[in-house]
Amino acid sequence: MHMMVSRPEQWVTPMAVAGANQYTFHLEATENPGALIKDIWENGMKVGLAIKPGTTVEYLAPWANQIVMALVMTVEPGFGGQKFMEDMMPKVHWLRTQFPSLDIEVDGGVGPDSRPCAEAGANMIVTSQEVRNWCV
Ligand SMILES: O=C(CO)[C@@H](O)[C@H](O)COP(=O)(O)O
Repeated sequence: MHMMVSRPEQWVTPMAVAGANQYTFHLEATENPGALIKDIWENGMKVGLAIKPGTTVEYLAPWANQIVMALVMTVEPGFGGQKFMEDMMPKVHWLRTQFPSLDIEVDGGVGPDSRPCAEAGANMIVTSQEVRNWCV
């Protein structure tokens, strides 16, 4: 589950009860990432950590060994159909270099040519508008 929400702490138990096996939250949405990561693991879920375009990877790095996935937002959170921010790829590359075994996801504006994401080191993508475009 990618929890693009404020106060992500309040949804950990409900999501675990509902059967979620991974809980991804936004680093910017909590004042105590360490406690939240611990709580998610203790509720039987894996942990993903997302950062918005304005957040540097250095803020994520201290938590990288406690999570299974880093999510680099390539649009501002809010809605689909926005333009892919290719200037986020250095973050992906840096994370891949520093944490070779980490899943790295990019989310937002990813089109049919996802090579920049793969070349930077991402191994997971989220895309919606482009898929809808292919279906019509
Ligand atoms: O939720 C968000 C952004 O808020 C992302 O998941 C995007 O909605 C992905 O959609 P596209 O950018 O591929 O249309």
